[in-house]
Amino acid sequence: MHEFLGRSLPSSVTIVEVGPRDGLQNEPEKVSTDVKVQLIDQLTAAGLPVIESTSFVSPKWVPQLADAADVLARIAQRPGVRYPVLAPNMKGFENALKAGAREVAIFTAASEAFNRKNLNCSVDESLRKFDDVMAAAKREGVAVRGYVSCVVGCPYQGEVLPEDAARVAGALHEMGCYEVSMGDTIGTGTPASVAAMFEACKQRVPVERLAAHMHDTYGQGVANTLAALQMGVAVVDSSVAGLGGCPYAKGATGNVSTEDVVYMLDGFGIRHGVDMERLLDASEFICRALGRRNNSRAAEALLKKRQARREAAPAAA
Ligand SMILES: CC(C)(COP(=O)([O-])OP(=O)([O-])OC[C@H]1O[C@@H](n2cnc3c(N)ncnc32)[C@H](O)[C@@H]1OP(=O)([O-])[O-])[C@@H](O)C(=O)NCCC(=O)NCCSC(=O)C[C@@](C)(O)CC(=O)[O-]
Repeated sequence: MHEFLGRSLPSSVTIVEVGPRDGLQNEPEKVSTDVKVQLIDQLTAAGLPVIESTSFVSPKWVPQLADAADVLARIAQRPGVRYPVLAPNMKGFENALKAGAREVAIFTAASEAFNRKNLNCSVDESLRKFDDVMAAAKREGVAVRGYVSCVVGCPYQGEVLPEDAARVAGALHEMGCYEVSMGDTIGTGTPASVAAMFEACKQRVPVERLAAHMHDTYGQGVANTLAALQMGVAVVDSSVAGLGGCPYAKGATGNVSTEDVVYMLDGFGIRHGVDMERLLDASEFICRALGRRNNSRAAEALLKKRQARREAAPAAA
């Protein structure tokens, strides 16, 4: 345990890299399967312990990830690293299983309005639909993670009460999800609202089964992640280069970046197992491939330093 301003922080944190899935699902231009595979392989090389790789959802709803089976078949899976995929219904689960997935994630929301846009059904209906997936996953020995979206704010209904987020987190935990990731989908949360939400969730789900999934739309991603750590959460979702945005939450930007999270954890001396230099390779690669600016402040600064070192090297030799 680490101490910070009188609060304990976990001494080690598991980073769940969601860039290849959450990060790419909303890219306007088609991203090739080659690029997705190279990105995941570079993230593996950087030491990420969990890499959410793709989604087995309707290609009509999320066309960008229609190549899910190809991606899973082609990545170089390293023993000990987990490569979960989204699978919100039986069709998705069966396709994921056929493609070799050993871990899936189901997702619902704390907001009715958002869930209807995202899953075309109410929150309770989505929870009922997950029963079949949970039963099949148990039979097949597949681990299931749960997500709750819009845990503090919703693009359609506004503020979300901590109790509403906690009720849905509790339901996912009770049905057998080994971990429930709490998503600030539109990034409107602040450390105060995120802490209140986790406080409510801890009444229903053991804190070691909770994860933080913060988006950075309002620049609060790192602060909100720290608030989660202060509440005892030791699993953090993030995306390389801050890629991302949800197709059903207009204007929402990417997740808190993995580089910013790693930089913060290093500052506390919290263990995470990620090699920053190799992470920067992945970050630079994906920004070049997509032709977009890096959304990670830490990556931008560190890549500039790296470039300066490279330029200085021949002169020094
Ligand atoms: C769940 C459905 C399919 C319901 O959509 P629906 O239209 O109600 O589904 P349906 O059961 O009526 O089926 C409609 C068609 O989709 C097909 N279909 C049905 N299921 C699948 C499947 N799994 N894979 C492939 N195809 C599928 C099905 O076979 C049928 O095909 P048709 O007969 O028309 O040719 C749809 O709403 C959907 O795919 N939604 C995906 C939404 C999504 O992926 N959102 C982004 C991920 S969540 C997120 O980003 C938030 C998170 C996790 O990051 C946390 C946070 O930040 O908050």
